[in-house]
Amino acid sequence: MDRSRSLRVLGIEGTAWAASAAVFETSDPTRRTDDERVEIYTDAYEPDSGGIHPREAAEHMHEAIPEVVAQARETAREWAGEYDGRDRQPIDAVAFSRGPGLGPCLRIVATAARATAQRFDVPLVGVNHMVAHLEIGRHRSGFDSPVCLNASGANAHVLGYRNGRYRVLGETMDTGVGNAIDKFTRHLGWSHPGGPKVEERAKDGEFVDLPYVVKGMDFSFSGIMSAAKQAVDNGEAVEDVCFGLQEHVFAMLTEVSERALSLTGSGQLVLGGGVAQNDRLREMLESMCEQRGADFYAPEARFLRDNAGMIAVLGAKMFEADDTLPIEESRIDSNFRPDQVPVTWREDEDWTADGDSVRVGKDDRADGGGHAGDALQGAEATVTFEDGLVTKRRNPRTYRHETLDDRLRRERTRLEARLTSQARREGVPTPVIEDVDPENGVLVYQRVGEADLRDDLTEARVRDVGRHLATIHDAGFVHGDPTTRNVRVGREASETRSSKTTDNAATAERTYLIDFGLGYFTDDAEDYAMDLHVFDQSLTGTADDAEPLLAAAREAYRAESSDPETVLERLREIEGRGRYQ
Ligand SMILES: C[C@@H](O)[C@H](NC(=O)OP(=O)(O)OC[C@H]1O[C@@H](n2cnc3c(N)ncnc32)[C@H](O)[C@@H]1O)C(=O)O
Ligand SMILES: Nc1ncnc2c1ncn2[C@@H]1O[C@H](COP(=O)(O)OP(=O)(O)OP(=O)(O)O)[C@@H](O)[C@H]1O
Ligand SMILES: [Fe+2]
Repeated sequence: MDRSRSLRVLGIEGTAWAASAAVFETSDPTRRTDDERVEIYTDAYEPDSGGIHPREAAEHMHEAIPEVVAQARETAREWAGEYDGRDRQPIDAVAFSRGPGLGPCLRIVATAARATAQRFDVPLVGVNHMVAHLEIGRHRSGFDSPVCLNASGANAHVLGYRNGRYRVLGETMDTGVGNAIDKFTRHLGWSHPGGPKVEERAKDGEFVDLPYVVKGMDFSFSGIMSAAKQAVDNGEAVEDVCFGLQEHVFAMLTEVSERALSLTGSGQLVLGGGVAQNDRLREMLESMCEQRGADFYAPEARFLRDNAGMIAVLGAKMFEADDTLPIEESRIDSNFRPDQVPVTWREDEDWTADGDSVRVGKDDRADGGGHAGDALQGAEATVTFEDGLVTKRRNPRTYRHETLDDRLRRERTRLEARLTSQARREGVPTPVIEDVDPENGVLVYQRVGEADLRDDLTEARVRDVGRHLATIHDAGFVHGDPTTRNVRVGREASETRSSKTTDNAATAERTYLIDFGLGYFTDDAEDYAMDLHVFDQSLTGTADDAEPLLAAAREAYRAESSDPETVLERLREIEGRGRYQ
């Protein structure tokens, strides 16, 4: 390369366990080039017992950061020396992890970064660690607008880019995925980190049933982890529990990634985070992407676990976009969320605005005529339309263990039929069920509405949804996945063909709830609040100005529900949960 025009960024990482520094050199930070190079120096903190102790981790950073930074500086100087006659500094900027992470560790990293920047008199770049986990995959793959699954120790979330931000499409409702697995292994008395040990033991294991918890695109691990500990305590073979654990946890992550691909219409998935080093997780994601014709990319292991390489690479992009930090504004942020970061380094390549179910049938509009052969591929099912009826088939998912897949398809089909009818009895418009075949995962019901709510979003309709959710919650169950694609809107004309509804004129406007497959009976306010949270997230993801819609949903829920305060209080709590303590 023409080294006189190259850019070199020194990156520093130290959010929890990895004291790491790196140099990234490139002739064009906006894309992956053939001649770019990244050198990473990492000194890992390994707790003697238990999990990561914040104080010990900080002591480790204190000792190790200066050493790894010195190594990276040395490499930068060497690389700079390869270009004869060069009379500028060996580095152009210093990038550091500003958060999220452990406060005492972050402070040590920030101090080292400020000192290095001052020493070379170059700008400082403050990088969000989670965004770095995903940008490294985007950078190395060359994908333009992928969905990103971050599977790390303290986090687990699915992100998509829209309007200058990474949106959190789905995330864990309790701990990060790595931490969940590590807690299970602590229960067994194994040393930290547990993830690789579970992967190893699972190789000799057989399937055991555990809870599987997906709510829209969110998910939680606490139930499955207690069940796994319990199973071991009850004498189940450890390798079987390890195997079952991986099959459930990774299938959950794969399922929500698939939902996110379906929602955004993106055909690209990138993976990041330490847990992404797991072969089984990558295999499942690859298999899911192959089944739906999407591209999948996971960077090499050194860029997956915490490392300063990813910090330097994103740092270079931010530097190029003039997104630098004055020293006096370079405070750390231990709860720094990825969606707080203004994305300054990307062209506006939103996900295809009407990311849609993939049409697999004839070219006729599914919402129009309803001719034979018309079909839609949703997130988990294929839906075909004929004579005013809809046939929904939950086809086997190759990435999931067969036993788990059979169980989920059977349970969801049965529940969808049951709750769709129950909601209707409570006065919520839903399709009339004509036929159910749980063994084959097939449902036949009436076709309703003229469009998905997503494609015809109005405040009045959003209010209807708020009211409908209050009604079913009062009746003791949740929808489980109330997104703007699982609401059908429009006149009820299309339903009159197969049912004899007499209320209202045949042209009345209706807002129907469909797709109750993730619903269940519950009297826990947390579950009701999660329904509202899923709907809120879907509004935020669909609408450019979501605020008035969120307020409308909330207001309608409040007016209709018998106990709105408890539920809305819970919702505020869910929204405020910090996940990076
Ligand atoms: C905020 C930051 O400090 C934090 N970093 C972090 O969690 O380190 P990371 O390197 O991304 O992930 C470590 C986790 O990755 C898990 N892990 C490592 N190898 C694994 C494997 N083969 N299978 C499953 N889990 C694995 C470990 O058990 C541990 O929980 C994060 O990114 O959330
Ligand atoms: N009863 C119905 N009447 C009219 N259209 C329907 C009906 N049921 C489903 N559809 C259409 O098919 C699409 C996919 O259906 P559904 O949501 O049940 O399947 P899915 O695979 O679970 O999809 P997703 O997870 O993306 O919501 C809906 O978004 C809707 O456009
Ligand atoms: Fe990380």
